[in-house]
Amino acid sequence: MPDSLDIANHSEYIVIRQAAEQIERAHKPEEAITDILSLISRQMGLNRGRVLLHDKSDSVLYAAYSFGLTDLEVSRSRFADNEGISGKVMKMGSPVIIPNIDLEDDYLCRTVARSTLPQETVAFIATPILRKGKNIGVLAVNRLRNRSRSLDRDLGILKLIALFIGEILAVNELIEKQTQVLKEENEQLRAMAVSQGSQYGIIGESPAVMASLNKAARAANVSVTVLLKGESGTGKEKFSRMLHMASNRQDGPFIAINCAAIPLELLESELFGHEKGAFTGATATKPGKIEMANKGTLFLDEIGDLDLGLQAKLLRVLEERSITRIGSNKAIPVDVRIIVASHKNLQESVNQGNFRLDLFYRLNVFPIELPALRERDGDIRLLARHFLNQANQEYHTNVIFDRGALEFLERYEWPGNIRQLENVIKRAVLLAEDGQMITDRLIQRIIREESGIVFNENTPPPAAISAPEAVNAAASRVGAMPPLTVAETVHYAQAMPPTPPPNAFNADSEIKRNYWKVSDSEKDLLLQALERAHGNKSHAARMLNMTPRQYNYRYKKLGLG
Ligand SMILES: Nc1ncnc2c1ncn2[C@@H]1O[C@H](COP(=O)(O)OP(=O)(O)OP(=O)(O)O)[C@@H](O)[C@H]1O
Repeated sequence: MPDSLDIANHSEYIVIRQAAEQIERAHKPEEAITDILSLISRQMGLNRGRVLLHDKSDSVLYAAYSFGLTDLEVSRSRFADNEGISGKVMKMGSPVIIPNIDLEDDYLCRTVARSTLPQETVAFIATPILRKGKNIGVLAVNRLRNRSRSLDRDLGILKLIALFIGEILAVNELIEKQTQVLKEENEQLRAMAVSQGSQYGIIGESPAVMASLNKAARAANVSVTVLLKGESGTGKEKFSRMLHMASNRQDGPFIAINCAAIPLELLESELFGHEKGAFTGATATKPGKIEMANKGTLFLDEIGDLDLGLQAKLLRVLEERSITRIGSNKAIPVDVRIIVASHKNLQESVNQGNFRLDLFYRLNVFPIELPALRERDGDIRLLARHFLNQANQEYHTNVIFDRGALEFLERYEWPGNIRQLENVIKRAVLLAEDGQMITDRLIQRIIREESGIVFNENTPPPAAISAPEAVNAAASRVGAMPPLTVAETVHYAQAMPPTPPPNAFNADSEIKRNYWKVSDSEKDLLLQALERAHGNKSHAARMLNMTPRQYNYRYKKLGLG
């Protein structure tokens, strides 16, 4: 009868299509699977469907999902492997059709009492739920034996349904795993939030950081001069802002200036200001940064690079609490809290005659050591997740780390400290494969690619300088310029000549011109960022932690525009 066959096919088609649609609801397996079981009952008369899975002990099968069973029936539906038909299907991994349950000794009638079932001949079909060749459960149904469709045909459909259910269970397991990772992340973030520095954006719970935070907390509200010591990228500026924000000067200005970044001839005027006509080009009177920081905090980064003449002038400010603008005789009183930072050992600079002893004493009243990232046990994970969240928000992405990535991040030495970690993670978010997952391979690739320098014959071998030394030396030259990108950090780290040229500020461009060329990966990076920024270069620059000017410079230098 071709007609009835067509109708049968049509209902099968509906069942298969609607069951397949349920895979989309794998995040709600209860609803998805129950709907499928309800569907095969309504459309095909395959009743009392149940999905049996192993319980936690892995030894007992239980009805994890069912349709048309009472609670009591569900609770009775428990089988050891090899027990009853369901147990056998689980054990053997192959389907079973029982055409008449009344004639089958192995059919236990445990779940549904025989008296509850119809008087007519009742059949039972059970098929394994396979996943990657492994048997993870059993799909079982009852039906009346005498129906238009053969039992074999129903088994064929049930096998397909079991595949879908297997898929739903697998996807759900993956979702649960990821949710677990996110839960762990949240827990860590929560712990971080309660930690002391978090209110000022300082992430870290390692004993080393806690020690620095405790010291900073003690210094915050007394206007004592603080000396922050630490390698480049360890958070000296971040701590100085915290000291300001946690003090009663928080409503006053916070002015930061990097003594290594400004050419000597400009630095004096930057710090002390000038009167109109004080020198060529001084077309108007301009207050200096110290004056501008009145009632607030002045942060002098890389103080070790301050020239001896300016050291004397700074000492006077500290002693007399007043400044005199260039071209003026008038002392202007200032009420400024001074925080200084240096990656250099100032004591050594004093011994070498490069730093005034009296100024050193004035500045070294309350030193705080900021640990390098490699000394911050456990903090890398927290920081990495923090930067990942930041980047996800900034780029509107939803990228996560896999376990390997976090493990790699923790093992790596991070010569460029937190800044380098931050840059690597931001790049990783932009480059995440399939836009979702950061793997250890990707992190390694980014770090490796960033160091893809083409050396010329003048370049000293990389081993000649240790990376941290060179990074610090480079950072002291770059100073308050926008943060070094990873590429820059590594370029500098490997390409710095052993003896710094006399004019450090100009030496930067000299070094760039003579010692390194940009690698191809950087081209990709600029282009990828531009694509993500829909052609907006300023936005692309921000993504890469560059200024628009830097971005344009590199863009042109790489022959991209
Ligand atoms: N504990 C921290 N938690 C979160 N972010 C941090 C932390 N420490 C540093 N950072 C971030 O790392 C980057 C580098 O920090 P910062 O500029 O304060 O370092 P620095 O020691 O002043 O570096 P440099 O000496 O090279 O100027 C910044 O983006 C900063 O926000």
